[in-house]
Amino acid sequence: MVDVETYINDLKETITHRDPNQSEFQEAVFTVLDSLKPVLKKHPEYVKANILASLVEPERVIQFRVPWQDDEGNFHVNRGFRVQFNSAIGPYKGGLRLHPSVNLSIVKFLGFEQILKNSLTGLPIGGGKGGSDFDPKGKSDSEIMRFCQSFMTELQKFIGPDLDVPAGDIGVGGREIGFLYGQYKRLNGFQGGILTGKGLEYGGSLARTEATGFGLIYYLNALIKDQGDTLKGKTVKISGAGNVAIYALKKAQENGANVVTVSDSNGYVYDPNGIDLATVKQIKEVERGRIKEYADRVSTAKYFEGSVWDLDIDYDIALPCATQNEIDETQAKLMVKDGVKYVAEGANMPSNSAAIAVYKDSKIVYGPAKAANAGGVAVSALEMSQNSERLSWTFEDVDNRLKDIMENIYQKSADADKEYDLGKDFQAGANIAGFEKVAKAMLAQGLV
Ligand SMILES: NC(=O)C1=CN([C@@H]2O[C@H](COP(=O)(O)OP(=O)(O)OC[C@H]3O[C@@H](n4cnc5c(N)ncnc54)[C@H](OP(=O)(O)O)[C@@H]3O)[C@@H](O)[C@H]2O)C=CC1
Ligand SMILES: O=C(O)CCC(=O)C(=O)O
Repeated sequence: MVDVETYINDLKETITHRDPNQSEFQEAVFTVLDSLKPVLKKHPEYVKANILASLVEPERVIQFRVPWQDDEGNFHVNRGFRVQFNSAIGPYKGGLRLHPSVNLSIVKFLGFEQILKNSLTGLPIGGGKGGSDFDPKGKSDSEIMRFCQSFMTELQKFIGPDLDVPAGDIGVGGREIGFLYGQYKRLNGFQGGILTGKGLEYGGSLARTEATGFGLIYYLNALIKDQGDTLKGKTVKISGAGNVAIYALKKAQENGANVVTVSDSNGYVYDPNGIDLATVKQIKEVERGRIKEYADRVSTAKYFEGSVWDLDIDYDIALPCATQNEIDETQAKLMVKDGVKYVAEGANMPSNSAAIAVYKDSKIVYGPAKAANAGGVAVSALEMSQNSERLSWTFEDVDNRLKDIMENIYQKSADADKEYDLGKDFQAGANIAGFEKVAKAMLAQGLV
């Protein structure tokens, strides 16, 4: 049998050869492959069954065109995707992203990450992701509705409550889920469990809106506590000002942290007195405005164009909650200089590989995305459970379950770190813990 190093190198070569331009997908997969080496050495049966070759290849990739008409009567055509990556432990589950940067590489990286993330939740959900290169910014509600209806007209052929259950991601919140759900129902009749992140009036779960941000802080609390430390009194930088950032901000403040930044793709606000949650919610959730407007309303805040990770201030905790590859090596080195002790990722793959290497070299304790931001999809799975039993659980019930799930995720990653003697590498720990369940299921199910 081939040795593990050769097996992994051959696999990387195949991936590079097959999809040479999918840099985000390669980045996500190669990181996981490298961290799985100790497991493969211990379990040669995974190599023998060539499980990893199946793991890195989506079960199905669906690409389609999405024609829609703007308010002036002009016709547009965008590209839609759904990657049904792995159903070994449950129906495909993962969000839909609407952003001009969306392409197959991005949807595949997100779908791949979702496999191990969903496994870590302990709930029976497989991995998938989708989206479109449509830009929702500046569009009217009617334009958003027409786009969502067109997108779902095609997507509905491929999804189902026990087959594939999409949800939100960047650019897809309650408004978009409502339009997508309405179109699905119009074409197929009532199927409550077809999407998650639904409105509370039509089958949504309490605490789904808050889940990713709250879950991030529950995970962070577990990680910090294990280092004998506390979130109380810490200075925190958050990037982004969307769904994940807003509820991470809220929960971090409730835990006594001083969050001094939020951002969007144009720039960031710095408020040493602490960001005012109500103002951010008003600008972003109600007015759909730009974060620059925050500094016009709060006199202690300053607005700067560019990346929040270039702001040179002393702080303790970095919570990237915007997008992939928002932190590079130079910015990670600035974190070290600024005294950062913990990084926990609300966004998917926000730190590039070189940045992660800096965290590890400088002993920054690093909570990777697939563990730290799993709260959103976990509560989505709880929404599916509630839909199946036609019941609605209380906010407190869902929130308590979320907290338990996030603490368990940290514990599983920490246990794998110990078992494989990884030296506080919670990224490798999360990859290993997520992988083992999926690999066992794939092995049990034969060559599928
Ligand atoms: N929503 C969820 O439940 C989950 C989300 N995630 C991940 O969290 C991250 C944020 O998602 P979410 O909050 O839902 O999305 P939103 O659309 O609600 O917010 C995204 C935020 O990130 C900013 N942003 C987006 N792209 C860029 C960019 N290229 N550069 C700088 N800032 C950018 C946006 O600014 P602007 O308005 O200017 O574009 C906005 O402030 C994503 O990585 C997503 O995959 C992970 C798990 C679950
Ligand atoms: O709730 C879901 O199904 C999607 C969550 C998601 O897209 C993510 O975890 O990145």
